[in-house]
Amino acid sequence: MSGLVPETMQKVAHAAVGPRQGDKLKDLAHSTKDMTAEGRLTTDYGVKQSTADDWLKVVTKDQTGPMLLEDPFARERIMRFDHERIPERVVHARGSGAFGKFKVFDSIQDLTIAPVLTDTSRETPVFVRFSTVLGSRGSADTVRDVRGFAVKFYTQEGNWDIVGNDIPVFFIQDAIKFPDIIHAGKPEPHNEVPQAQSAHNNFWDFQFNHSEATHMFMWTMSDRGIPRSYRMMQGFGVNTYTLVNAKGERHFVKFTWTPELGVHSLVWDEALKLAGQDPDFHRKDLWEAIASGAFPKWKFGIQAIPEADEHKFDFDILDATKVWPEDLVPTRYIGEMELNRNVDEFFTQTEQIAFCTSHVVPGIGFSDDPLLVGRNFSYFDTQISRLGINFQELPINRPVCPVMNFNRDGAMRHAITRGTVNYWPNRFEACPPATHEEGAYVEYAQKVAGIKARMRSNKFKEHFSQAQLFWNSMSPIEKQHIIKALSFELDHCEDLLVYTRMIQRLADIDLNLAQTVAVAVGGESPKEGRSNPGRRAPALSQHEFPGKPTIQARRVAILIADGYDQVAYDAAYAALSSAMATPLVVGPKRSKITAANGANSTQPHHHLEGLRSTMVDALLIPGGTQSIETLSKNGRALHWVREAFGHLKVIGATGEAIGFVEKAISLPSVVVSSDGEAKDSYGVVTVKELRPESLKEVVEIAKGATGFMEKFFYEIAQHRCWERELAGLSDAVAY
Ligand code: HEM
Repeated sequence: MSGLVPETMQKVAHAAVGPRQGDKLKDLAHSTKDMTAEGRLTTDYGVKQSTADDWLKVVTKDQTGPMLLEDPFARERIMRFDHERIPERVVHARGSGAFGKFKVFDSIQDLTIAPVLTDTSRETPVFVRFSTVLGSRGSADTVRDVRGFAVKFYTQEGNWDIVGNDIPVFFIQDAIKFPDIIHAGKPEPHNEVPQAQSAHNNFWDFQFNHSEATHMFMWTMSDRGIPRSYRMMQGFGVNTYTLVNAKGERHFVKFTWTPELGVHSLVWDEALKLAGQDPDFHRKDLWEAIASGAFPKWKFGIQAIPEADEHKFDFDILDATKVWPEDLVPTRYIGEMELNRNVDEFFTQTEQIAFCTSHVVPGIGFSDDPLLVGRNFSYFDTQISRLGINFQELPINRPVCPVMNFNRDGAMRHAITRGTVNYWPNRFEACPPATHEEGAYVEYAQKVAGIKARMRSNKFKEHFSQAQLFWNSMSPIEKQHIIKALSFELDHCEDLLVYTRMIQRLADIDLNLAQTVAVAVGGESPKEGRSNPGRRAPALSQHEFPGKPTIQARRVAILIADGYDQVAYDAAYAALSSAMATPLVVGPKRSKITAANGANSTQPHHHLEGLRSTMVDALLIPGGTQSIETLSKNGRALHWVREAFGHLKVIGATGEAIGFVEKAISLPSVVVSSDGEAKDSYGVVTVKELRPESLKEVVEIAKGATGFMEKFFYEIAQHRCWERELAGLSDAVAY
């Protein structure tokens, strides 16, 4: 990926957002300082330092003698450095985050008293951290894994955290199993291999031994496990929470985020290559989009079930391995979140943010979901070892509303609380508890009856119906991807027992699925499978969320060499820029490239080795006899086209470039233009002779458009050309 957007641009984008009442950024300003040329280098205790380069030593012009331990400046620098690292998160160690705002547009006063969800005039600052689960802090972004989607709302009633994932269900039902699923998924204990992968014996051994994980592993094997961008993922609170309204009525709820840009994924070969070619792919994508003003947005949805209906479903609504199908419980979209500011410093913001599912505000509560209750304990506990007992005082974590209580002391305590008492009740009545009217959190008076036992209730014992529901709801292309993903993963398990048992398990979902994977992986093919009643829930397919048709913040490479067609190049560059896409000019070299007319030239952003086709969303090749001759003789250039074709990306070509594309892919079924009429064949968009209407700067994205640029933009907005894969064309090209 190219360099990050310059700081100046970021400032422009930030200025556009402007200051807001109650903004978390204002609160952070107290703890933020700028590096300037006016400031002088000092020690941590404030004394100016004369040099940062030389340790105090016994030295002459000709002789270097011993270094002196007496040098306090040098000692401070080294010792301070020695202790720079803190433990990485025990899970979700790799992540990146941003600031933004949340606004509710459809008050749910009928369900809750929480103003963050009822006051439509309110804008609540948020910080969101996206992450992978299994890899360590330095692992690659594009691995197959669940993505974390954690949102901290800095509400005026205190912090509320929704600590969710991009997948609506979880592997386990009971929090006591969390250490097991994580140990099994992380690198194996004897040799710490593999990093950030589920493709190994232990992960799949766990899956077989826990039939409750069947639904979730189908999600991770689907395209949801390899998102194109954090900006193009749904987010789910996963667990069942509760809302309580002014009448004291309680509803069970699930929370959902749906991205404006739609839900889109990488293809697997691309994800594998990116892990090496650009391990920060997702991190940079989010940063660049926000810095350039293409702020990602999500609609916030809730599914609500009245308390009285808790037992009306054939699954337990407290079981985190189950979704609430939308035909039974529709999603009501009530708010919107926008991310509009990058962090100023990664460590003090993205790394030190501490999410806890136990952070809820009045009107929002927990349920008896046995995963959630364990989580409520675990997050607070882990922050104590990761950040220390005073983690809530860190600037990124402190609430924007007043905090006052009798919690005291502990390592790195910051707040100085005046007064002679630190207990309640006290003779001064200092810091009394709040009443309900004053906004105190009052627990819902839930009636509880039962016996103490280590067991699960009956509905928790059914583990396959929703795995089947998910499989049945996939589009044909999504099914193909799941088959390929399972075939890849099980191929990486050398233990015969692991992969043969897993193939048997797949027959609990679908016999044909199990048999197809068995052929690929080499296991025994099952003869019988569990019966599948064929129920579907369309909203489980990510193709149900195409998003708004836009090419904003998409990266489009323009491939040129000396002698390129200036007119086609200029038109494409101008149109892409005005649509807020990112045109990236790529040539065989990064030094100046001269146009066919000899008068114009351009300096490419990258050369063909530096940027790879994996790092862009689409590819455009303007004509120009000499340029195309050069590119046609360049193996890397040919590979660029083949790889983009294999990864189902849109390829645009004008004039002589059409012959180059034909040579690269050599597939007669891809039809190209031979005159002034633009052709779109399996996402290869061509026009032989450019007409004036194709040179428009502002291009409308609409289906059925006739112009070259319109067709090209329309295809980019679709993300990938699935027809190409369905027709077997991408498999026919070596890439
Ligand atoms: C519904 C299932 C779960 C979801 C959606 C989920 C989600 C997440 C997310 C998004 C993070 C990263 C937060 C960040 O960005 O800082 C995280 C971290 C973590 N999760 Fe979970 N998790 C789940 C289950 C569990 C369970 C069952 C436990 C333990 C009983 C657990 C323990 C942890 C811990 C210890 C961390 C590290 C927190 C930190 O150091 O900041 N999670 N989880």
